[in-house]
Amino acid sequence: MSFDLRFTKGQGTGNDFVLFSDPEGDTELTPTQIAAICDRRFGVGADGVIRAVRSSNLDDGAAALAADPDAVWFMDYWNADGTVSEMCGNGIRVFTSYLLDQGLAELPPGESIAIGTRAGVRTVSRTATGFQADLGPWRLAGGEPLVRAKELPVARPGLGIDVGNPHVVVALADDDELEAIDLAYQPILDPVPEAGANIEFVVPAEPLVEDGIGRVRMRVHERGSGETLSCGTGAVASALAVRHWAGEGAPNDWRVHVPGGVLGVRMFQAHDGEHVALAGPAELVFDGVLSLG
Ligand SMILES: N[C@@H](CCC[C@H](N)C(=O)O)C(=O)O
Repeated sequence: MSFDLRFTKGQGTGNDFVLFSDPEGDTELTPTQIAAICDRRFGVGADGVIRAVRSSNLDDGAAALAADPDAVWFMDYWNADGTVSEMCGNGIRVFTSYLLDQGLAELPPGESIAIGTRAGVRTVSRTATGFQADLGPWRLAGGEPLVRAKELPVARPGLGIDVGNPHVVVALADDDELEAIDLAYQPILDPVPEAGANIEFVVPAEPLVEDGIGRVRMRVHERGSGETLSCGTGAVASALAVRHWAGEGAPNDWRVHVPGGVLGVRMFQAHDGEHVALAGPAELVFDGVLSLG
């Protein structure tokens, strides 16, 4: 049976998504349909698909509502290959913008909105130029897998970091090395983490800190989507890794430069340990209707 899917295309620092609203949770797309929508030649083209579904109408939403009854909406996130992810840092800002645009939620200045995700409930507030998401507590994932990438002369150790979804961050020598790696090819991790990982290649700026703000450049190969222009959770993992390597005295405020723009990362103490927040733009680009069958 074929049906029409009304969607909105959105992006945050060039990480782009197809968003659609399914309050009742009765539009279950298959991984094949997701991959077809994300195809840049035969479909709309996107790094991922995001469904806005009421938490009460989704199995994964029950935990979100139990943690915070205000988490009425759930960000149901798929990568471009049709696999699901726990979290998307750029996606949650674009998702918030979409909820507001569709009249599904309100966000008065100075307030925040609770969003259900597979990584737990996350809160989003407005900034002068976009949105800021509190991505909650983070942790070192343990282990330092070796990372090989095309055009990287030797394998480098990566640092595993979990910010709700898995990341491995690799430090490169300089900008030339960062430009040279070919992320059209999947980098290889040894050992391979059970759930896979998003892999960030970073070059700390020189000087590392300017006006109290740490600076880093990053390129990413996303699990399930390949190279993207930006990855919000990847930016957060990169700032955490570089701060870790820099040691005591490193700042808690960071600017992460990605091919699609600049993201702000801030670490701060909360009641349940250190949290990390991500700030950046979110733009809704166009609306459309897809005929799926
Ligand atoms: N681009 C996102 C992350 C999307 C999910 C990721 N590919 C995964 O599989 O964990 C971001 O902005 O964080």
